[in-house]
Amino acid sequence: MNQTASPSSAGAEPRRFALIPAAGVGARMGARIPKQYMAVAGKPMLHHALETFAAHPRIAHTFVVVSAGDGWIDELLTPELAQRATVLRVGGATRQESVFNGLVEMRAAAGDADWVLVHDAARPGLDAELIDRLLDALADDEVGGLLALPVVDTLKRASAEGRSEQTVPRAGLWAAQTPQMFRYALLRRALNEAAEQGRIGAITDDASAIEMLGLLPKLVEGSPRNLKVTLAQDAALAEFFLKG
Ligand SMILES: Nc1ccn([C@@H]2O[C@H](COP(=O)(O)OP(=O)(O)OP(=O)(O)O)[C@@H](O)[C@H]2O)c(=O)n1
Ligand SMILES: C[C@](O)(CO)[C@H](O)COP(=O)(O)O
Repeated sequence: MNQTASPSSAGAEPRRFALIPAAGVGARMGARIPKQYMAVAGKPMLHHALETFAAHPRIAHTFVVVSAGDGWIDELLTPELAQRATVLRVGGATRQESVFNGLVEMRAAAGDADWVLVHDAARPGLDAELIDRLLDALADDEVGGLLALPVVDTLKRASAEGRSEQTVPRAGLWAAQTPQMFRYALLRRALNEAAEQGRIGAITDDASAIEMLGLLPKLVEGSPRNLKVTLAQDAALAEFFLKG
């Protein structure tokens, strides 16, 4: 069993844990293997975020949620990474269910006041600068927040026939990225309440559950290099950014 951090003691500086949901199948990618294990810039996609968090001095430990039958993670987790990361084979039917299951499993390590940074394995372009930007912006924040980008394109609402039937005003619209960073107890409560209300399957990010509590997560400017690799063409763009 990998060494995991002990719960933070009362009054100590809250620690920060990364939680990487990596239990998807990558259906939209249409690859022969789950996209988080596809090679991007010479490494499996998941490896990039895992290495970034493992190397970051302000992240106490990283937990990776994979599906129970995942046959790839053991090869990816080198002895060095295994000192800084723990695999949780509790992936669920949706991203949020995987996140919730991961929160439950990491309970032994995380205290209620500790921070959890939830980050998609499908976003390999995250780097230390973006992590520091988020940590610094949320240092004294009561709620927490997320990396996001202001929308710069004009947005159209499509009709069933694929025609533009409405232009959605883009003022004030941001596109959410990850990490999404909240206190352990708050995030667990928010996802638990969403699950109890039968809404966890409808939400697509962690901040949505926090908003359901009537709280307002802070938006922190992310970066185009932190794109989510969803479709085949996204992998080439991610590779471009990673190769610099
Ligand atoms: N049941 C799920 C679904 C998704 N994820 C993770 O959540 C992140 C963002 O999800 P997405 O980009 O949608 O990945 P997939 O669900 O694999 O893609 P698709 O929807 O095309 O199948 C990914 O790192 C994915 O591995 C997860 O842990 N558990
Ligand atoms: C969490 C997220 O990356 C924020 O944009 C996004 O909602 C994930 O969506 P997906 O359909 O699970 O990839």
